[in-house]
Amino acid sequence: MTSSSSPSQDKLSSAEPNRAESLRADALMEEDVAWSHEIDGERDGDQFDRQERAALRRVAGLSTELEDVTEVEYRQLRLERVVLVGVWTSGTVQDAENSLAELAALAETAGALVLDGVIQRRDKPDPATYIGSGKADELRDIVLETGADTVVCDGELSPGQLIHLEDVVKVKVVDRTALILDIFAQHAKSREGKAQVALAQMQYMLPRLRGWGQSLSRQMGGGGGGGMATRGPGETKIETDRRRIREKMAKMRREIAEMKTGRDIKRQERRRNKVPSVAIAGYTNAGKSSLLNRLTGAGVLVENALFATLDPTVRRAETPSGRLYTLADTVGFVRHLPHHLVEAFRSTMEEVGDSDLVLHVVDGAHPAPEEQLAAVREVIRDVGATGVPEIVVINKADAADPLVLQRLLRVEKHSIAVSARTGQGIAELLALIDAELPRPEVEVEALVPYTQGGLVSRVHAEGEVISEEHTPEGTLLKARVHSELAALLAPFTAVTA
Ligand SMILES: Nc1nc2c(ncn2[C@@H]2O[C@H](COP(=O)(O)OP(=O)(O)OP(=O)(O)O)[C@@H](O)[C@H]2O)c(=O)[nH]1
Ligand SMILES: [Mg+2]
Repeated sequence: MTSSSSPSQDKLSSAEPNRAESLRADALMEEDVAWSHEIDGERDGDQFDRQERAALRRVAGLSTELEDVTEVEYRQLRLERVVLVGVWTSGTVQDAENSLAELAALAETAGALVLDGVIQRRDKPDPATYIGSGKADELRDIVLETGADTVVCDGELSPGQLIHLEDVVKVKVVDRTALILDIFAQHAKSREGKAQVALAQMQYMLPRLRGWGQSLSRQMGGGGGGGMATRGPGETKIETDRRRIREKMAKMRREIAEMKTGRDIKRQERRRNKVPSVAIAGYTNAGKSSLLNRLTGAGVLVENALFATLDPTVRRAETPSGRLYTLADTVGFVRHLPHHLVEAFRSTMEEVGDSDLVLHVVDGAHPAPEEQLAAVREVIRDVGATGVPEIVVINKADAADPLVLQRLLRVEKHSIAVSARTGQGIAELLALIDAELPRPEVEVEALVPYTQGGLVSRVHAEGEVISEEHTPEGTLLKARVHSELAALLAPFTAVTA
């Protein structure tokens, strides 16, 4: 399934026509009800400043509207004009604004143009419309004012909340989960990655079939249509659709299982060859791919976009002392990674759990690096990939506040500050990797005949050479090697410790 024909893609790209005129009267009539509901909800909200609760707070500086008209026109061919909305339930205003700024980055990564962003302070999202229904009407005004065609909510909404909010704002509403799924669909390159995303999209869509019935039935050539009250196909049609999707999901799961077997075999081969493995993990946009490039010279896609990397990339690398290891780039983490995707990308995370060392990259120039560290560790725990030694690599040292760097270096015991961009700290990091990689366990002394040159090279690449001497009979090697190599050297071994 390609991203353009996937269900969530369809949802994201099929604009709902504005039916503002005919429905304006309804919206006005509902206003009284909406406000009384709002006041009702306020009784338990002592902890919140009334004024803050009453107002939709505009988050400044989120608009990414471009100055260059030609570029705007180009982007609008496939992009959406979006307004972001978040419900701020706890934490400081700074936390809330960071969260919306991240949503803006996600929306841009998905290819949208962010026009505006608002947050509402509430103790919990409104069960019917996510933001309070009075606020939903204000949101409708912002949508009209800015000419937006989509509202993106900073959370996972229930199918009912999506429908109800859509009915008020009269443009399509998508949630954070759908947005991330959409980005993953656009970025996945490998067959396995694409299949995993498609599966996650179907899983997300299944309970939302009714709300999305209209576009689905159109896609399937059915009638559907009609007003909002009659949106979607009848029960029977939904049932058939559900069954078809379930069948497709089952097929997809089988295919993914087969692909996974292939990858597991490759990984086992690497293990058998005793090449130590290092995994680069970290929050999205932390600079993982840049670091991989810096450490190995590999040409991996680096982009100032979230989730630029969606398929695990494994490269060969060499320590300063000449030992070989593999270095794997991984998918970026994000807070509230949709549950379906954690499942789908478990295999990628396995790369982390199976490695000998994790380089946990964090963006030192980000406003909340500690939160990013915590979010990543939570996912690592979730997938049971704990117990691997970790070096915290504080990246973007060139752009970070020195005080923040100091704080992070102090709190994170095993950490190092680097800049993948300028190369600062990279030599130290390479030395640290060398020191942390598991040491080969057997010490050997062997006189290897010159006819066995390949064996000497392997000792250099896979083991640690303590001393080397060229004698008339061959190369006299003293080295630490893994057991398999020790066995190959046995015929030439003089002493084994
Ligand atoms: N100033 C500065 N920017 C950096 C540094 N390292 C990376 N960047 C920038 O940060 C952005 C993200 O870099 P990537 O390497 O794509 O990040 P990533 O962690 O692989 O991101 P995803 O694959 O999207 O999760 C790019 O714009 C990089 O140019 C650094 O040391 N300093
Ligand atoms: Mg990357």
